[in-house]
Amino acid sequence: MLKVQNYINGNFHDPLLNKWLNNYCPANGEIYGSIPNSSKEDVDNAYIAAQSAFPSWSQTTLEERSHILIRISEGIEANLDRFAEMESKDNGKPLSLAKTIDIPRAASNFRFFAHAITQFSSESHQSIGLDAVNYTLRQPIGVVGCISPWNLPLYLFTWKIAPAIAAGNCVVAKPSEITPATAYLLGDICNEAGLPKGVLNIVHGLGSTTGQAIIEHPDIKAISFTGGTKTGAHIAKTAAPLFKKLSLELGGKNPNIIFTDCDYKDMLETTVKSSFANQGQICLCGSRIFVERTIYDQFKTDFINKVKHLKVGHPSDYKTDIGALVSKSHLEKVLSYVEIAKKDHTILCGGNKVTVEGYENGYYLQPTIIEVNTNDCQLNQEEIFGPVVTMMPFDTEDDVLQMANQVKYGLSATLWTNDLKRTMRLSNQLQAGIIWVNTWMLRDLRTPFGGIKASGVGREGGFEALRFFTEAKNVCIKY
Ligand SMILES: NC(=O)c1ccc[n+]([C@@H]2O[C@H](COP(=O)([O-])OP(=O)(O)OC[C@H]3O[C@@H](n4cnc5c(N)ncnc54)[C@H](O)[C@@H]3O)[C@@H](O)[C@H]2O)c1
Ligand SMILES: O=C/C=C/C=C(\O)C(=O)O
Repeated sequence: MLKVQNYINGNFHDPLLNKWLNNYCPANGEIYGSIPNSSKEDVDNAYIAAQSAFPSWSQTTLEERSHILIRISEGIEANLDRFAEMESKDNGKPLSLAKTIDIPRAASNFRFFAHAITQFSSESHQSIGLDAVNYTLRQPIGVVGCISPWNLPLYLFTWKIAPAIAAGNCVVAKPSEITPATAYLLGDICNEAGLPKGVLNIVHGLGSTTGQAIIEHPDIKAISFTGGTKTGAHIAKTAAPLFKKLSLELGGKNPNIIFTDCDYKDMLETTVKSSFANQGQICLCGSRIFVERTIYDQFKTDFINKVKHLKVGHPSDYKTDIGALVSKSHLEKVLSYVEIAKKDHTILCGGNKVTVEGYENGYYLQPTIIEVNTNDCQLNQEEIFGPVVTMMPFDTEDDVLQMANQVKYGLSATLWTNDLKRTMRLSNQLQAGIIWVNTWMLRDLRTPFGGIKASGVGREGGFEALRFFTEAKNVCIKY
């Protein structure tokens, strides 16, 4: 049994009120560990540790901070197998994915911000004719809160923590209560890397208890949150009267737009990934596929054919393409959309639970393709966040643009075409924070990352993240 503990002031602690949650393994449905359900008192202790560490950490040279972050990155890499096994067990994702994507990216997050902070600079303005010069300081905020979801656990947790501490802040962080294990392992790595006590504090627990205590804490002055749109709205409502700085990365219902003139083979292979990678549980998945009518039937046949060959299986089996969904309740939520499809649409492929031999109580679902005939339907308007995509044909660029934008979300969009002018037109007009053309999930960590509309507020990545985690202070000197 894995007993996860809070990491506060460089030490591991049980929750003060001794309240615990069960940790389930999605691959077999069994309880395999316990997680603190931390209270306000635990969050207060984490805050006190962070606040005490702040004066010294915020004055630590950039070179020293950078060295420590690189050592954390190396520590994650040195323990790649252990981290990957834990991530896969906790989340249900294929071990191969955890090993090649999640954990390497967590290490890259620390390495990237170790370098980025040494290149971060602020502005100065010469006020010509006024005999003055203005320069802008970029000061760390103090103690900040980082709250992350279950789908890419260590990947998204470190995507927040690394820039926060690189910029000189101290952190109170909460990973998802559904996938806490790799965040727990990170504590030891931070100690070994020489991160001073209290710079990073990790409290585990439910959103409604532990998370709520973080967002309500009067002295935690910024919250970086990734998760569902409903939770994001609640956080915004709570944080606004406390005047906290907020970064919200929320849900998506991203269009994948396929034109006849695309590189077909490349498009087909990538579309299988953008539909079903990580069991479709990536906020950037292209869950609404729009195909130009001239190649619709061909695409439908080829796509179904490829998807039928995906292997649903135990996450540790290297032949597995699709692992288990993260939890029983999430599987039930995804299945409720399949029920809607049975009544109102055509299921082209999948739609059933899968029994994996030896792991009969695991949360497995076939990759599912649903044909819809309107973009107005529930399946095209609500985020399903599972291995379920819809597809429908379109006739003109204007039609598809209208459908792509006719949704409350605006996170990403993927475009498959070789027509340059069309690419430019659509990239300008698509309502999304991220546009991929002839690719998907190609990430350069320097680029702004985030959504518009109900997909969030603010941007992560590169200097955007360092700007978020600092306050600009302008100094005007008359000479
Ligand atoms: N835009 C992005 O970059 C991005 C990335 C990954 C996931 N997501 C979204 O996340 C969702 C799936 O993740 P989830 O189910 O874990 O989301 P969630 O909103 O339920 O939970 C996310 C985190 O918020 C915490 N939380 C819940 N209630 C809280 C509260 N009242 N106060 C403070 N914290 C609270 C949870 O404990 C968890 O740590 C999907 O909607 C997905 O699209 C978005
Ligand atoms: O599920 C959401 C995926 C988010 C990805 C990133 O934040 C990233 O790649 O930086």
